[in-house]
Amino acid sequence: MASSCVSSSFSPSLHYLTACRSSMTMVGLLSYAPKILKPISLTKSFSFISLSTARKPLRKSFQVRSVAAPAEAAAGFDDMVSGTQRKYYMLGGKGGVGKTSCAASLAVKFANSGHPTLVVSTDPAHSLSDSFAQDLTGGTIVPVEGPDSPLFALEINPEKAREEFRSASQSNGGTGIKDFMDGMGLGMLVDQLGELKLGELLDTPPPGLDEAIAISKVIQFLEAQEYSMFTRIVFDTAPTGHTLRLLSLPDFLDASIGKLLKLRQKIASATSAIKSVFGQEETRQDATDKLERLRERMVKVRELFRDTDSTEFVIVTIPTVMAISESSRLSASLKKENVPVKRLIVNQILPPSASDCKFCAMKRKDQMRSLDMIQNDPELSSLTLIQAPLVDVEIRGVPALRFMGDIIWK
Ligand SMILES: Nc1ncnc2c1ncn2[C@@H]1O[C@H](COP(=O)(O)OP(=O)(O)OP(=O)(O)O)[C@@H](O)[C@H]1O
Repeated sequence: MASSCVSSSFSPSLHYLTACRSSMTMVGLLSYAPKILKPISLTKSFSFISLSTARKPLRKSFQVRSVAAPAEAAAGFDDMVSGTQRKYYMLGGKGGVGKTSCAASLAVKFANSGHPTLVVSTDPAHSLSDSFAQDLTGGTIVPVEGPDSPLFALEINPEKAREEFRSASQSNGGTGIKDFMDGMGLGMLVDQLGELKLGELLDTPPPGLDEAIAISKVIQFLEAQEYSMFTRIVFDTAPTGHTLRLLSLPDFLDASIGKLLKLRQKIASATSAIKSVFGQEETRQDATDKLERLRERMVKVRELFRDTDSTEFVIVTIPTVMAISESSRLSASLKKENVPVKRLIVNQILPPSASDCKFCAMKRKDQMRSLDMIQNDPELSSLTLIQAPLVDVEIRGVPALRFMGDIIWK
């Protein structure tokens, strides 16, 4: 194997991937000078082609083969980019398949197309900073250097939130919890919990807190002035399980709030005479109104996740049996939740080659088998398939993301 492959080379201005010595066409990146990014087509003669001269032929070389005939083809990037009304894109899939790279490349492409864009990571193990090669940590919106239009990133920080939650819950009278939840836009929920003497239960973070924080951010996007400038919001979601919990949480909260409201009504009618004596009737009504408003917000979030005009969930996978099986289950769950899914990105496909070394030939066969699986999968075969090649270096930094975005989002 080693004898038939050329090992990677690297210099501050040039790097390219391990390539078969044969006629395999490889995709490379000439980068490291900001905004000077040149893909290389490595053929038998190892000729180098610049991005400006080779963009079109190069793109063609990525189209390995069409593996699925979409029943209802999703429109291309032109459609994704058109219009100034806000659109949300969520990218999700199995761990390590390239969700962050795809989400970040989409965000860069939107920003370079003139959309003020926000990319949000709801994955507790954030990698946006690594992907952009910039420090985007801190749990607040941070500008990303490089794109033509404003691009901001937000890594929702559940660890920090958990710490705040713990210390808040230890401060006196539970007001700390209220301040904390207020900060997340969920303060009125605590009013209710406090009154129902459930405050003690909040000593330890409840399951689903990560998702609750992410949802509260979505609520803020819907309402807050500070986010109103963004016309595209891209979510880099956590691996499958978390994502599904995130998507089903508004339903869960809506139902829970509904139960609280009913409970409150019962308590209210049973004790209304006493309460009116103590003059608390108005406060109670006020709290109920707040709870009702929170419920309405949750309904809005739920509707947003299911709104085909403003939201799309893009599944990212790689050509392996395990990743495709998980993508199929994810697609089924999303459909069950009525979340719009149209596109499937199959990332890290070996670029075409006239003849492979033994290792690459085996790998290619394996990948082709996996691609056939998609064609025969009832959940995935109807999605529009986007094939993205394995490139020779880690996708890091805005120039590399721009390069990747031009391949994927067409
Ligand atoms: N097409 C590609 N070619 C080469 N490397 C890639 C490609 N796509 C992603 N990578 C690399 O694979 C690694 C994982 O990618 P990424 O972080 O985007 O995956 P992820 O699905 O978000 O991972 P996690 O689930 O851990 O958040 C990164 O080092 C990234 O640069």
